[in-house]
Amino acid sequence: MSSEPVNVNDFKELARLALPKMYYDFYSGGAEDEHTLRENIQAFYRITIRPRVLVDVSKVDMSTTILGHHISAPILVAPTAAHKLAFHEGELATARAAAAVKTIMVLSYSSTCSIEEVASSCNSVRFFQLYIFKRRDISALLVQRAERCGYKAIILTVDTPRLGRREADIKNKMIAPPVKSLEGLISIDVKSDQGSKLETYANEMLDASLSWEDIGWLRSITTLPILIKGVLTHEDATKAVEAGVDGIIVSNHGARQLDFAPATVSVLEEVVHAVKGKIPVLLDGGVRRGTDVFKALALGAQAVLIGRPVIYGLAAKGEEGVRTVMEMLKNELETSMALSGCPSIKDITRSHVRTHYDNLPSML
Ligand SMILES: Cc1cc2nc3c(=O)[nH]c(=O)nc-3n(C[C@H](O)[C@H](O)[C@H](O)COP(=O)(O)O)c2cc1C
Ligand SMILES: CCCCCCC(=O)C(=O)O
Repeated sequence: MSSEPVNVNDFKELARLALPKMYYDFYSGGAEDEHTLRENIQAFYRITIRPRVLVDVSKVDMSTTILGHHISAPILVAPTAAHKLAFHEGELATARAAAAVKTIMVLSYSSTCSIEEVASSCNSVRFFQLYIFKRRDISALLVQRAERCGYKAIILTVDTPRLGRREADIKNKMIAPPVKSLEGLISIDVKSDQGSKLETYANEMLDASLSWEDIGWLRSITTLPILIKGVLTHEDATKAVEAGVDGIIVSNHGARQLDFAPATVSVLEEVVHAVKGKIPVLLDGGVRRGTDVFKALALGAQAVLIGRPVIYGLAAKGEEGVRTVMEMLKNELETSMALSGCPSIKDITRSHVRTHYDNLPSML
């Protein structure tokens, strides 16, 4: 691309040019036929916005509060693995960019900088994403370290009892990237030369027997708020509330786990209705425009998280690239709010969007 990127999608091509094929495929790819990967984006296209006019939008305030933390806009950095494969400073650059735009970064368990390194990189609110492993002592230690380093919430990923089948990674024989926080605790030395080493390693580590009872175990070892990431149905949303979690992230893991899982925005309302306002609901998957953020908020999300575009920004331009990606989304959200007659986040309501389901009663 010869010109400067003007939107988040432009960063994808810059990342493709900057990265070795194995890494670009790892970041951009999804599971199997990548149906859900396409759907995460297409489902946003099917929602239209119902703008209201003659509202004073001379000032637009995007700021909001998540779990008591004030941030500049309802757009967070999602947990994604191995940022050093994209840029030599890895998660330190991402953390500084998130702090600069005054938002929350969720640090992935699979980070290539340690929990401690990221915590001391800059002063900001951060959450820590966790998997529960067969070696429960390792998960517990990571929680303790995150707590000690001032992370403000644990995001428990629940859609990964084993890794999804990412066929590009299988073909490329994807490496298992080093997890810095595990240094000295357990080795990631995968001997097999068959398929994705990441998949082999992940399946050795992950506790596929995890169930709702284990939320109690996590609760017993931390005082931090616990959010579960990977809920896609009203049944599980209801169980999550009963289990006493502090929030839900509607997510299909960026379409990297179960292909033909629904697009996240298509099930957001189902989850929001089940939760009945008792705990916050956030969403990730396919958010590429400020209008996507607006649509998710109108359907009841408190905030959205951004996965791949952050990595594309990092690969293309390091810390500045991540900052630009986040600022582009914020600027677009501000424009969407102004042009829809919403001067603040609380002014965005269900009546500001029309979905496929809204047309159903008239078709019956
Ligand atoms: C390269 C990559 C690595 C990821 N690593 C993790 C991870 O370590 N933990 C996790 O809970 N989710 C992980 N995810 C899922 C993201 O947190 C998020 O759900 C997803 O990327 C959102 O979709 P989007 O990429 O379309 O924005 C990863 C996603 C990608 C693309
Ligand atoms: C032991 C878990 C490895 C997970 C790999 C990172 C991840 O979640 C991804 O989507 O990639």
